[in-house]
Amino acid sequence: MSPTPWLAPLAAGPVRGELRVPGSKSASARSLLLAALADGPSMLSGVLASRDTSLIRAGLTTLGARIDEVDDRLQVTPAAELTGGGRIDCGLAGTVMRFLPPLAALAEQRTEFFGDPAASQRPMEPLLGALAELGAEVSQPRSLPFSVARGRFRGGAVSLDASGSSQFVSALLLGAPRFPDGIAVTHSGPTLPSLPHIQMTVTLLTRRGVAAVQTGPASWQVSPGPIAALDEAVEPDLTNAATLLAAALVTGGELTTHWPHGVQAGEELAEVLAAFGAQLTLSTGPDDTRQLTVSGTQGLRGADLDLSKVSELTPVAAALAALAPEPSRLRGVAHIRGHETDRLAALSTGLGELGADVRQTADGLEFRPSRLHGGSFATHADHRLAHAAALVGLVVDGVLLDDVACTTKTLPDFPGMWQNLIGADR
Ligand SMILES: O=C(O)C1=C[C@@H](OP(=O)(O)O)[C@@H](O)[C@H](O)C1
Ligand SMILES: C=C(OP(=O)(O)O)C(=O)O
Repeated sequence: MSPTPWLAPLAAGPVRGELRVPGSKSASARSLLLAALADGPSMLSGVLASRDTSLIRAGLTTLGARIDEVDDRLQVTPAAELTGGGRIDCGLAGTVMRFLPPLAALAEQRTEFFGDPAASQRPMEPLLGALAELGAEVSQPRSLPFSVARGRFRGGAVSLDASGSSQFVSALLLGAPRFPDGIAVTHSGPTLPSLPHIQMTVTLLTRRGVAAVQTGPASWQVSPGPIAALDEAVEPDLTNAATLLAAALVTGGELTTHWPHGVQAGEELAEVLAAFGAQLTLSTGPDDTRQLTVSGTQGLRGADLDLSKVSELTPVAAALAALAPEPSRLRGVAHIRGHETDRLAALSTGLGELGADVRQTADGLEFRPSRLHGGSFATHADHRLAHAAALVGLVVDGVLLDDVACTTKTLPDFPGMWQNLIGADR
């Protein structure tokens, strides 16, 4: 994918209106994977069409599932036995590089995994080490590229350090109903980020009739057994929704969107916007649908936040902190140094070059009020870095991103959505 420079549009005034966002990246990945392992075909609607979800679709097909587009839905037909035997492109997607290797450990043939250059920097060792300990043949456990074959793999009891990513735990739980011995996994490290994502995994497994339970503060168990075929609707992506809603806060406007009470950390995501000064109104409409309205008319303020449960939103929170007229502290997100890029370093440098007074801490960022100015912003191929720069660019003239194409990772047309949202003409 070639980089596409982009001058972030300046908002002509307060951003107002209603917005719709496509399906959740995380729920789409889980629904596709569980449907591909189920005991019959499933029809999925609302699946996100983006780079990460295209890659997981392709990966599941390599492993033996069949995925057909039927109008605007996807029919997923599982393979009776996973075949594997091909090469899986993980791009820069954590959900692909973590969720698919346990399925490769069930497949008939050895499967190779590769990805973007930056993907080799993302942590893999705890997961690959656990698969090897459970009997799978892993070419090398450190990072992409690697290959996985079944060997003597049956699942079972394992302990791993998931302080680098909750996805290590989710990955083992998602494949586990098909492991002959299921899984009992215990996290043994210092901190465990993104707990709501593990809860999402357990909820979506349970919805398909799997016995998945949390057995302790940091341990989970999934029994072997069938995964029920199920027609499912994927809910809208609330992390991306929160990013777009932040435009109302930055410009003193008001935006409303669908805010389902579902499998995502909706409350925690909304609280981040509230901490920075947004007024939130949740209302229930016809058919019990919930709408969230975010108003920025009271202005931005500084915030002191532990973002460990919603670390995906750190770049957006950092943009708000950089623009706020009071100091801010973002904590609990040391592990995002291993996200698409070292997000703490990239945010500190990138926002610093736009005039922010920002410094890195061991597990976050600290900001003091300063006056921002235009300039170049390096996205490091990271969609959420691009979101952060776009937010700053709403109110700071001349923010030039080196690349906006990276936003296709989780949104099919971020520049178009952004332009529509703010009604700007450049
Ligand atoms: O399971 C998932 O779908 C995700 C879990 C989280 O990963 P980390 O625990 O690595 O933060 C999150 O940040 C990522 O975007 C998606
Ligand atoms: C960390 C993220 O993605 P991934 O699923 O690739 O880990 C993210 O989307 O912010």
